[in-house]
Amino acid sequence: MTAIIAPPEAVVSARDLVRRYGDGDTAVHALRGVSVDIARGRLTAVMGPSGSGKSTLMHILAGLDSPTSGEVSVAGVDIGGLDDTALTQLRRDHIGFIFQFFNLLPMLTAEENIVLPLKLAGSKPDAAWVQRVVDSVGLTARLNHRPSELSGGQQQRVAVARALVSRPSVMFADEPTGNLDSRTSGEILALLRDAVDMLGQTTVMVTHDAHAAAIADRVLFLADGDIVRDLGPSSAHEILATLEEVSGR
Ligand SMILES: Nc1ncnc2c1ncn2[C@@H]1O[C@H](COP(=O)(O)OP(=O)(O)OP(=O)(O)O)[C@@H](O)[C@H]1O
Repeated sequence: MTAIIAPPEAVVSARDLVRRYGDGDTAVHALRGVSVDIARGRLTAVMGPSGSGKSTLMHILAGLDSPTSGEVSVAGVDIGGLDDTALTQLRRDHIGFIFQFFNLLPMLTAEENIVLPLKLAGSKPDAAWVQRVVDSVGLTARLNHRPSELSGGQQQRVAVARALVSRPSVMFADEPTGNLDSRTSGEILALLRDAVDMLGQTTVMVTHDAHAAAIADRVLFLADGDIVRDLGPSSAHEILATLEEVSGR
């Protein structure tokens, strides 16, 4: 396999990603040859119509799924050559996740959920860093609550803190505001933006929401398994217009 020649500022690089589900006449081409570099310290949004390949791309970039062909490197490591153990370790050491439905463990307190990735990795939490992350997401007064005692927005704050606490090379957010009302969405988006600006946290966010994508430094548009537009910072209005344009292709 050829190693990816990635630009030095890229944390994640993909070359010629193809993902096909099934074979023959019924095969679905979820990705048709996507190449992309995700720059360090930036917030990249991924948009596109339903079924355009956003989740497939994110899962492959995050090492949760393998491409049919093509290469991915994360933090300088070509992940195609890794066995399951090495891949699990790479995800633990380099990747943070935020999901639409929070995915917190119900029997653990907010604080226990936040430090769980560090515990699983066998590393001792750096108390000052944990405190900084907890402060930055505004959870100090809620640390001893369990998820069922927290609002949706507070649960997502816990999930953001959990993703940030291990200082991942890249944080992937899959529809992070998809289950929140618009005010709470705004708070979570501000938090994600702060994580990029204050902590330098490289972030990739898949979203259907043009207001969410409007906080990004870059907005990628997928249509039918290809990146068809690649915009810099854009208003929600511009993003919606582009989405309509690519949806009509
Ligand atoms: N496990 C699977 N088996 C077969 N086809 C799949 C599978 N997962 C995804 N697909 C197909 O691949 C294509 C891309 O799906 P994907 O979930 O990546 O799109 P998406 O842009 O994330 O969609 P949405 O916005 O609705 O979440 C779709 O046609 C989908 O039906």
